[in-house]
Amino acid sequence: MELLRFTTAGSVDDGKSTLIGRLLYDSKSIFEDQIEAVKKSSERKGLQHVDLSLLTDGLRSEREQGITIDVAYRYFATPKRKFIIADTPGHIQYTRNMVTGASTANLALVLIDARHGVIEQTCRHSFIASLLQIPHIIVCINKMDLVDYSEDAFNRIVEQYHEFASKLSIKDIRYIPISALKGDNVVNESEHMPWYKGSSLLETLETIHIGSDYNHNDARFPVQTVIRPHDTKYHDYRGYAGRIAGGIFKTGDNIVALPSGQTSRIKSIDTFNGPVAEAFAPMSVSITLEDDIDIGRGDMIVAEDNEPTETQDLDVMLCWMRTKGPRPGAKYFIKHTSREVMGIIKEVVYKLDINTMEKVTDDQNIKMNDMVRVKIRTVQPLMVDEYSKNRVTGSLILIDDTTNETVAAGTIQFNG
Ligand SMILES: Nc1nc2c(ncn2[C@@H]2O[C@H](COP(=O)(O)OP(=O)(O)OP(=O)(O)O)[C@@H](O)[C@H]2O)c(=O)[nH]1
Repeated sequence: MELLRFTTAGSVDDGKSTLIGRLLYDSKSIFEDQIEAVKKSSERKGLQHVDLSLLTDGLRSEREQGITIDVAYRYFATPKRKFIIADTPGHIQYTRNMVTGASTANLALVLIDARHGVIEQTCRHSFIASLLQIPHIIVCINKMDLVDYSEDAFNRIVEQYHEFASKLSIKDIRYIPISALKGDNVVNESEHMPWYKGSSLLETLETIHIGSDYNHNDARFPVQTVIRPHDTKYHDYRGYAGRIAGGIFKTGDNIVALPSGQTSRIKSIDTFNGPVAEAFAPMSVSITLEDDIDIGRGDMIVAEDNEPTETQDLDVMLCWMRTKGPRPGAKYFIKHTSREVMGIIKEVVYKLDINTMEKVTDDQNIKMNDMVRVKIRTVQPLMVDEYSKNRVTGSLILIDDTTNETVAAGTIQFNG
């Protein structure tokens, strides 16, 4: 079954928690005892309705106990699809969280309060979604119950957003009028908005076409691990396991292993469910080759006639994720697919003002959540693609080698 990953974006009080609670509740993805607990707390608070945001917030604090993560991943499934929501509390600065899940997110849900329309935060989140090239955006115009389910109010916001978004590069934008609190158009179609002819949010999430979100042209297979079973029955087996980052691999294909440049041919492709004749992104597989060549973790198997760029000099759009900025001349671990190399930030080219979308060149001071264009030099070469071509082989993270913390995430750019 297909898996769709999405992030939620909205400013505090737009109704993110309520919406996620509603999605889980109406799609029957939560347990009876959790519903009971939420009903009881709502009663205790003297509320007339069941406060579904308590459900999300409760799950969130469960998740956060003992672990310091800003993103809680929530899973749910319907008969049509599986979903993973990267859910972040509204009060926490959003940029870095959105960046964290970006290379895998198919979709961003942008919430707008129907009473307020497009606000600065909406623009900022959408701009980041566009920078990260999240392929689909669903703009949920929430709290329609508070504007009398007015078609005019909805259309005004659609127009406002559309005008703003025309400056961005987002491939697919849809608009849905909802009330997360009352449940209109979240899972069930609304009785209050007969003028809206589109699908509910869940139906949209279930049917939106995500097959083309992945790169199917450039075969890229970063090797995560080498499988050599100890069982004597399989002693000849030497498989390279990992997740396909792009393109299609077929048995019999000619391949090159990078960085060594040795060539061979694919003998078999194994999956959890048995052998297959062909595999594509984002499948996890184990590949065996006709020849016994030396390949290890961090190497990349690619199609013979279509290689990525091998380089030690990278232009990167970085999102800084720590309170402290980079130390001058500091070395970082650069994790790119399954490969880790040391590298330094050579130059800050400009800072991107995410409110005005302007490039600021006279401010070299990098702070948390800043988007900065930098030049990086690595000690060993990396095999990269431009982020716009491949979101997996085109992205990297920087890790502080003393604390092991992720300090930044970046997208690789090829031109100016
Ligand atoms: N009338 C109305 N109120 C809503 C709707 N959705 C959310 N609310 C209310 O708006 C307030 C904020 O909702 P939350 O779900 O906590 O919103 P949030 O701040 O985005 O959530 P966080 O993710 O915790 O930041 C709560 O009082 C909700 O009951 C809606 O569709 N209609």
